[in-house]
Amino acid sequence: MRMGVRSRGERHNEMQKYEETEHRRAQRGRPKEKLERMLTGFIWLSHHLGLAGLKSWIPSILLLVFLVLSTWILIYGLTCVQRYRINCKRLRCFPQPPLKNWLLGHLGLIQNSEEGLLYKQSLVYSFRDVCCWWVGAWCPVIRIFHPNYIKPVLLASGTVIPKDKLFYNFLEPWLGEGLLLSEGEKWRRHRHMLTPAFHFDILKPYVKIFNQSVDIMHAKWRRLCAEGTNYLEMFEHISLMTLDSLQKCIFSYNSNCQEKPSAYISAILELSSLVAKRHNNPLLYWDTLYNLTSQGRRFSRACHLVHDFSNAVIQERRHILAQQGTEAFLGNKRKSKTIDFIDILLLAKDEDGKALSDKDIQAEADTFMFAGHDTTASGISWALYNLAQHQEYQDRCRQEIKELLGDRQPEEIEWDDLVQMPFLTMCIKESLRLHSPVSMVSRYCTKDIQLPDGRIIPKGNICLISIFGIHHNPAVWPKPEVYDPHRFDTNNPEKISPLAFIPFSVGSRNCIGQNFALSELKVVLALTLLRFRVLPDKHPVRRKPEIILREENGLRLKVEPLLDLSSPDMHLSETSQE
Ligand code: HEM
Repeated sequence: MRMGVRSRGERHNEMQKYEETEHRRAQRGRPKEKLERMLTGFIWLSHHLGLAGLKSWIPSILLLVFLVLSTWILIYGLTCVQRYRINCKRLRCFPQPPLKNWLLGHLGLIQNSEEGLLYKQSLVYSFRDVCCWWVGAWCPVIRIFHPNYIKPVLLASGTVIPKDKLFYNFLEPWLGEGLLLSEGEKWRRHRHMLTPAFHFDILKPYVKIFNQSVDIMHAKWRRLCAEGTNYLEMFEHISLMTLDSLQKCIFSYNSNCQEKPSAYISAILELSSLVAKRHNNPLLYWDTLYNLTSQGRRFSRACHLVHDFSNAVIQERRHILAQQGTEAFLGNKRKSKTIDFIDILLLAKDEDGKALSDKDIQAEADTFMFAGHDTTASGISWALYNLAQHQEYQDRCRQEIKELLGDRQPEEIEWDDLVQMPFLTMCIKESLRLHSPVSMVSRYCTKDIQLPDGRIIPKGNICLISIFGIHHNPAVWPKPEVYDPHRFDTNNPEKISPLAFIPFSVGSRNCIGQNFALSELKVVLALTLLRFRVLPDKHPVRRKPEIILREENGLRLKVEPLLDLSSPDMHLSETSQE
């Protein structure tokens, strides 16, 4: 037989195979034909089983299904309406400002702007303690702005009222189940394991890092001033500086980001700004839609970049730990005083001796980077703004720091100095009151909450604790809009309630990083006031409460270098003390 020529037998076999396949295909039929065949089969079967009348029953069965479904929907709808009516009735004890209209409720009355804040201020002046706020026709929110009313919500004994995720949901792809977003048992276990990371012994060596980061920023400021640029946008400079410090304290990584932001630092800045933009645009609240937009794609790219960085550091550190063994690893770190957050997270163990997974460590490190940079930058920037507005307080702070440091060289703030700056501390606290970086925290009431006056916030409602409202409440703070550091004078006979000043929130879910933040604030402000005079810009300031409190167009201040004889590269002169 020659190659390529098939015998008659072979051709016959092929034909047979083809016919069988066609036959099978014809038997299977198209879907419509299939359905028809199934129905016919069903009717034939029911006929033979004595269910001949079933064919005529089909419309009745369909009708029954329709009736059951619509009854279920009706009952469910009526239950919701009834629940809503009962909720409204129970909420009647809370006063509410006039509605915009019945459909929108109060939606749109508070913008993220200076006007929005002034409106919030007016609410506090009118209602003093608590009011009900409608987000659309269906969603009531209880706003609390008196310290006496926050205890049952934030300090409820035995239970931790969970956070309402309305404001945090967009952060989830970035921060995962880090401390800020996790709940329940996972949060409790992690909070317990992470608390030692903020112990004073761990924070102490970070003070050196804060000094170094602020030195870099000041060198930049001096250069800019020498080139004739004295008006600086504070947030931009200070955010980079806080990111620089955090990257060193968390990862022991120096990316020189204050000179040129690395890809990692740029990604964090981009993520923060994208989250704020998304908050301002309800059209982008739906994940599927957001992921299709260019913003969503940028967000996802930046998330990958940030995760890859933290993951690479964790893997490298695990490798070293495995090579050296825990004892030697810890010994080396203690000797070189370079224990960072990643080390502590890697070595942390829970009550059962279980360690954190790589994914958990990554989520916590990303959370610290997020929660620690903008908040602290906002705190420092507004403190400088307030001291620029009040030269008398600025001079007094400068005097205090000069006396503390004497002729110490190099000019460096040490850990023990942090408790020796009482006036600067008063100025910082007053600034955190007047310009709180975080303006509110929210909770979801998983049970009825009884307020001290007997009123009840019913289960299922969202509760918004307005830090701004509490800090601007005239019933708590006389003339709340005035910057007066003496309110925090420890010799002041008028004692402040611990719940009246809550920039870091209170209770078991308060800010875990508050000592870290306060130490950094003190170091940065002390060195800045020692080296520069800070003056206000001519333009009026317009506050903008996003995730943190910003200035609408950036917080511009004038900085004038003060004479520093110890520094050879000074091209500066002592400035007039207006
Ligand atoms: C001036 C600076 C800061 C302010 C005003 C601030 C404020 C706050 C507030 C109000 C909360 C409560 C949030 C809520 O209940 O929803 C919070 C939580 C948190 N903060 Fe800060 N924070 C600052 C700095 C930092 C720093 C430097 C870090 C870390 C290095 C940090 C890490 C966290 C974490 C992890 C949480 C969540 C704690 C938990 O839920 O258990 N914060 N912060």
